[in-house]
Amino acid sequence: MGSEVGMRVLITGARGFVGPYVCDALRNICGRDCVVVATSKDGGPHPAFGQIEALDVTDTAAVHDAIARHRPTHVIHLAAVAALGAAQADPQNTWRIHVGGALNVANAVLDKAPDCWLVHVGSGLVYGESAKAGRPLDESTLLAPLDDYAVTKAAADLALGALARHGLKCVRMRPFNHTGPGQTDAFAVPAFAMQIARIEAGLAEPVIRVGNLDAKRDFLDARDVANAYARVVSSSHDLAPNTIFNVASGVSWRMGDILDLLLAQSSARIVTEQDPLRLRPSDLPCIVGDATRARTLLGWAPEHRFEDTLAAVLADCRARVAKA
Ligand SMILES: Nc1nc2c(ncn2[C@@H]2O[C@H](COP(=O)(O)OP(=O)(O)O[C@H]3O[C@H](CO)[C@@H](O)[C@H](O)[C@@H]3O)[C@@H](O)[C@H]2O)c(=O)[nH]1
Repeated sequence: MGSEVGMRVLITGARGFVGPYVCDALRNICGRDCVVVATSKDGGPHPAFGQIEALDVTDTAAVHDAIARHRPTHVIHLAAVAALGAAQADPQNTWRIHVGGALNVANAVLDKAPDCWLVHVGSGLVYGESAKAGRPLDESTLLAPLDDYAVTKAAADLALGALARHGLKCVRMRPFNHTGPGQTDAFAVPAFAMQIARIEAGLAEPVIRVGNLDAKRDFLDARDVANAYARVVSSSHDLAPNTIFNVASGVSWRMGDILDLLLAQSSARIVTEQDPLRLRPSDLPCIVGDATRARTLLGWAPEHRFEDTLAAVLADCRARVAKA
């Protein structure tokens, strides 16, 4: 895939789970000439990036200043409240970060670096209730988000779509579920794996507490999701501004089957127990994405077997428990 010369990619929210995967994907896909400017709310040293610059996306002046100073060719906007529970716990903060943050970045780009591409990382959850129709969700599916997380992600996505009509060169990504080593146990896969690791280490009774195991979700390895973002950066010159891309496998995994695959990798005898606190008021029964557009326009396809990803998450959780 041909890449643009002299790319400078500014990443917001780089300290989050996906940040280091995006860094690797940019190096692999866009080449060593691609300069990465990693930013996150608190900044500081980081194993993947060396140093991260402090940038709070809700601080309008700071965002304008960062875009003016770095004059990026691309921004990958990862900064978000990633876990649904945290988003739900403080909706006002979630609106401020998801919508206020995205608008700050978009307006700064329009003002200070109008040729810069803004890659917005939204969510496959923006389709919400439309998933009940039972068909794979493509980019033309009606947005019908159900909770504060998904509503604010949809609002930001739509706001940037409107700004594209005023010249913003944005690409709106809608990733479905993804996991990998480094994800916190606020998410289902590491929540299961971390409990197994703690039980194996004798740190917890042999009972694993879970939420809705009947939910079916479209899962990818975080590396495959990061590859899609990097491919957007490397091929932006061929893309129409305001293109929307789902990032999905097209395969839906029952959460209970994911748990069984993890448990099969452990010799510990573990009992499963439902924890009412882990159940959600609105949990869609089945979500499957259609990423035909990303496959066609970006030449993207998932490269990692999900079973291998699960094994890697469990190994990571075991290592984290051993280190603690
Ligand atoms: N977190 C969690 N979820 C559980 C558990 N047990 C079952 N689940 C179910 O497992 C499914 C996946 O939950 P999460 O891993 O927490 O992910 P998510 O809420 O679906 O959101 C993820 O995917 C979105 C895109 O589809 C992302 O936008 C979002 O940031 C996140 O990565 C949900 O149906 C949830 O109810 C548990 O113990 N913990």
